[in-house]
Parts: sequence; structure tokens; C-alpha cells
Amino acid sequence: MDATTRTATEPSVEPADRSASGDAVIRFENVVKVLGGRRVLDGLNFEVPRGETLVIMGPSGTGKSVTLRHIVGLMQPDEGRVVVDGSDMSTIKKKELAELRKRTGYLFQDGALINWLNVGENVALPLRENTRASDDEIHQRVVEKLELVRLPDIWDKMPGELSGGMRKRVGLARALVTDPQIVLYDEPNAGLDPETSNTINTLMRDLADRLDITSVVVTHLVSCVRTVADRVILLDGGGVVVDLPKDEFLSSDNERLRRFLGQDPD
Ligand SMILES: Nc1ncnc2c1ncn2[C@@H]1O[C@H](COP(=O)(O)OP(=O)(O)OP(=O)(O)O)[C@@H](O)[C@H]1O
Repeated sequence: MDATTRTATEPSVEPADRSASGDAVIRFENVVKVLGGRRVLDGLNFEVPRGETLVIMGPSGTGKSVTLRHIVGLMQPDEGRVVVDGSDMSTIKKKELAELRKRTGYLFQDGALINWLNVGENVALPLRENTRASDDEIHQRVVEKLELVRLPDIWDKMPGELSGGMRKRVGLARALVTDPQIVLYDEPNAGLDPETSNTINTLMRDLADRLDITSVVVTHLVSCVRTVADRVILLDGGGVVVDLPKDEFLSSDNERLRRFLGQDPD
């Protein structure tokens, strides 16, 4: 089968609104980001429609985490635009950004738990920082999210007492505690044994299906792609070299993609 590859989509000339490009929740338009004197992102174009789970793969150092950071406004493009839920991330107002962050969950590679706060307080953090929810409401929502990741009754445990898989699931509960519409996962399987890794993948798929979340997942693992992806892009050289629905991505005979997947330890 011939691989369909896309190196770029046409940059939109429309203003940043939800109707500019179908129902894309996240849109990168010719994004350039220079870091350490290198054009890490060099004209990056892609979009994620509402409700879709996009997986980003690519060699180490190719800018996958940098891409995620642009989606939450932790980094700004040097050129081009990143549009999230209708807002241009370079010109977004502080208040609007705070609102957008409430609607966005971010699972960091290591779960990024705060060691001196117990599990319950770790999960509660985004509610305490970004909302005016009452203590009762916070308690209820934390309990609900810990049940969702199948870790009930561990509110009082400290992060140091948890296994890597549990830490990751607590990180996931925290990423979901504000009921976000967009969830970003940076290497959700890193450091996990295959069984725990599969549990996390199934959970991610389940959440995407049940809660109609728009997700972006950075992973090196084909097993993660198989379970969670709707569509996959391969990043290399600062841009998208392959952009395909999951099944076509996995069966593609694109030479660059075969070389990349051939090296995958999964
Ligand atoms: N804040 C920063 N300052 C300078 N350089 C940075 C910064 N953040 C990232 N970089 C560089 O940008 C490049 C891309 O980093 P990034 O973390 O996005 O890679 P990645 O594709 O996620 O890699 P991996 O698969 O190894 O996690 C790397 O060369 C990295 O050193």
C-alpha cells in the first residue's frame, strides 16, 4: 500500500476562531521554535479535531515535549501560530489563559507529584489554584477522580509510598480533576512495566471514549498507539513527515516510518 504522507497543511488565513478550520481544537500553523540555536520546530503544521486522540511519535530530541508545551502556553512560537480552542496562544489574555488551563489537563512524564503533599492534596492542587471550589466540592471531586483511576482510599498516602504506576495514575487523576476537555499526555508509559503500561493505555482510551476528550499523546510505544490513537503523526526535522489514521500508520510502507518503527523496542 502506498503511504500517504503530508509534510504540511495550508496555513489558514482566517482569523483564529472555531470555524476557521472545521472543528479543530488545536491547530499549529507553520510554527517555528528556536532553542539553543537550533530550529527545533521548523514550520510545524497539524491540527486535532474535537474528540480525537492524536499520538505524536518521533526520534528523541525532535521536539515532541516542546510541542506539548506550546499547547498550554508554557512556550511561545518564534514564528507561526498555535491556536487552542479558538485562542491564539501568542496573544491570549492572562484571564483567558487561566480559563483555558482549567479546561486542559497535562500528565507530565513522571507524574510530577509534590513530595510533601499527600495524594489527595496533590490531586486537589489544580482546583485550589485555578477555581474557587469549596473544600467539600474539592473533596468530592478528588475522591471521584481517584476512583476513576482505580485508586480509591489512598488520599492520605504520600507520593514516596507509591509505585511508579500508582504515581502515574495519581498524576492522571490530577490531570483530570478539573474535568478538562483537552488532555495532554507526555510519555504516559515511561518507566512502567508492560502490564501497568497496558492498564494506563486502556484507561486513557476509556476516558477519551466516555468523556469525549480531545487528547494529544507523546509516546515511543507502538502498544500505546494501538490502544489509544485515532491518528498518528511522525515528527522529524522540525515538521510532520507522516500524518495518518492509526491503522494506516501502522501498516504504512513509508520508508522513513518503517525505519523509525523498526527501531522501536516495543
Ligand atoms: N527550555 C529549553 N531550552 C533550550 N533547549 C530546549 C529547551 N527545551 C527543550 N530544548 C531542546 O529542544 C529539543 C527538543 O526537546 P524535546 O524535549 O521536545 O524532545 P522530545 O522529542 O520530547 O525528546 P524525547 O523523546 O527524548 O523526550 C532538545 O534538543 C532539547 O534539548
